[in-house]
Amino acid sequence: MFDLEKFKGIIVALYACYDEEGNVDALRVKKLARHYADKGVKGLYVGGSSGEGMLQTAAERKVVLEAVMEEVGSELTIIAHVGSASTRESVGLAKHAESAGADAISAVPAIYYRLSPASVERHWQEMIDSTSLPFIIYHIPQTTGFQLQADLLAKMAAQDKVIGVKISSESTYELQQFKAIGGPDFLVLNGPDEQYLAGRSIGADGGIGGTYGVMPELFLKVESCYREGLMDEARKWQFNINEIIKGLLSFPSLYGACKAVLRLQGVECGEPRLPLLPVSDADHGRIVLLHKQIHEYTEAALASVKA
Ligand SMILES: CC(=O)N[C@@H]([C@@H](O)[C@H](O)[C@H](O)CO)[C@@H](O)CC(=O)C(=O)O
Repeated sequence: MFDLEKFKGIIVALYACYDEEGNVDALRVKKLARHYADKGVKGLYVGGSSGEGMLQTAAERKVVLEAVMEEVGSELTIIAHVGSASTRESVGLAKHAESAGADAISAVPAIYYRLSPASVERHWQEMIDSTSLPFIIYHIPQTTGFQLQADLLAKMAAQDKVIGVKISSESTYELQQFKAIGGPDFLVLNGPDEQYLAGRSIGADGGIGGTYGVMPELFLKVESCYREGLMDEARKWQFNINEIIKGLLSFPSLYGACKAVLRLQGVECGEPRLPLLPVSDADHGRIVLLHKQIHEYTEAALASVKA
């Protein structure tokens, strides 16, 4: 029913872009989206965790998606994360995503209230029924508190429109089990970037990640090595990636650190929205070092393609 191939590969979870006053900046969104299109990634995941969708109003989220669609909608696979605290708002965002031309919608379980599986099912179902787009479940229990169980996943996966799950929990066993439940025609997309290769090796069809955004070439390199069966080589690049991620995670906010690195790479996204913290002046030197390290690994990855 749907072309699943276009969801397989490296999909960057797009960072939020703000101006100096902290307002959503559509021009910066476009420049960031263009930056990734030019790097050759498969697609963008818009308005998720890295996209700070939960910190933005519905109107702002629509502006972001429209900017992305305008700039790269005809070149990349665009997945719109439409989850929010209420089903009503999520359905409104889902309908907007369809009218904007997104390739798929995706959503976390509703946040804040501790919800029963029946409630989460209804929440997702309302979104699924509101458009003709395919739907990708976003499983991220460490932030939502909702642990997706096998029976609900099986029920959801049985629907044609539910094409996959983005799994950000850190268990590759769970990833493999989800794939087994969904079957070969059900996408499982790796969430923990530190485990991209492990996820691929155990059944993931690709990945959606936030840290891809500061080093897309390295993830593209792991992916191409994996596809060519060069596992030692793939592992080497994944280990380099993990050194960078360890550095990024040592800052008070991962997204603040990623945006500070991107700034040094020549792409301005502004600061993350509070309560997510920007990088302090005292920490700037560590960002410079990380940027240098990413640059060196990226140059090496690009050189090894040419060699
Ligand atoms: C918990 C979390 O934020 N996970 C991230 C990863 O990209 C994560 O930042 C990375 O693996 C570093 O830990 C993604 O799975 C989330 C994501 O893709 C998103 O921005 O929606």
